[in-house]
Amino acid sequence: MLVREVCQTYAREVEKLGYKLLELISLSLGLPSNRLNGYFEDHTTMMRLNHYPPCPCPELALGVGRHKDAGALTIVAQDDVGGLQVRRKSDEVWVPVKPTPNALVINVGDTIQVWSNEAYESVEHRVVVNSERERFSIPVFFFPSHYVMVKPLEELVNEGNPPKYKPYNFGKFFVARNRSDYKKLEVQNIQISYFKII
Ligand SMILES: O=C(O)CCC(=O)C(=O)O
Ligand SMILES: [Fe+2]
Repeated sequence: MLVREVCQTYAREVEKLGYKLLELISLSLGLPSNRLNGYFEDHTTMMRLNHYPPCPCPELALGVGRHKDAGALTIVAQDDVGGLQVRRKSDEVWVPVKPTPNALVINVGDTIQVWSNEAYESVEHRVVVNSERERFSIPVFFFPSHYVMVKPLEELVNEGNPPKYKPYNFGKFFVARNRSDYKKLEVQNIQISYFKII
């Protein structure tokens, strides 16, 4: 089987899981299960194959610098090496996401934070490296259509819970985020907080 075929088969299965999770998230917000599907008609989902080679000085380098994922959900398959960490909000400590055999890691991204008007939060994360073992991971970034204007869902906002974000174009936001991520500079990359109202 060609690598392309394996990747396509995997991506299609993860896509189904992505829709399933979106349905559950919609229901958890008190919305019809298909409420979010329309935003994914021309979805721009992508899959990445990450290889983190062993690093002679792991304390001086990061595999992936701290960031939040811009899309709706990220579905990550990782091997047993470990290195992914999430930042706990209460004390800002980096907590390792321990590899669990045959389990996927699901990240809520910025888009769901905005749609849900912060009922869900996008988690900040990073990847550390080690000097012993190489690591592989396969994230699938479940992204809406590029033309979608992302904003808190109308059904979820009211006088008591006004929208916390101004609408923004997903495609433009993603391009700006990606450009700044890869600079790896000590500057903050574009954040949804730029669109924050309150
Ligand atoms: O390698 C991982 O476990 C996650 C990588 C990641 O956060 C990303 O590519 O956005
Ligand atoms: Fe990420």
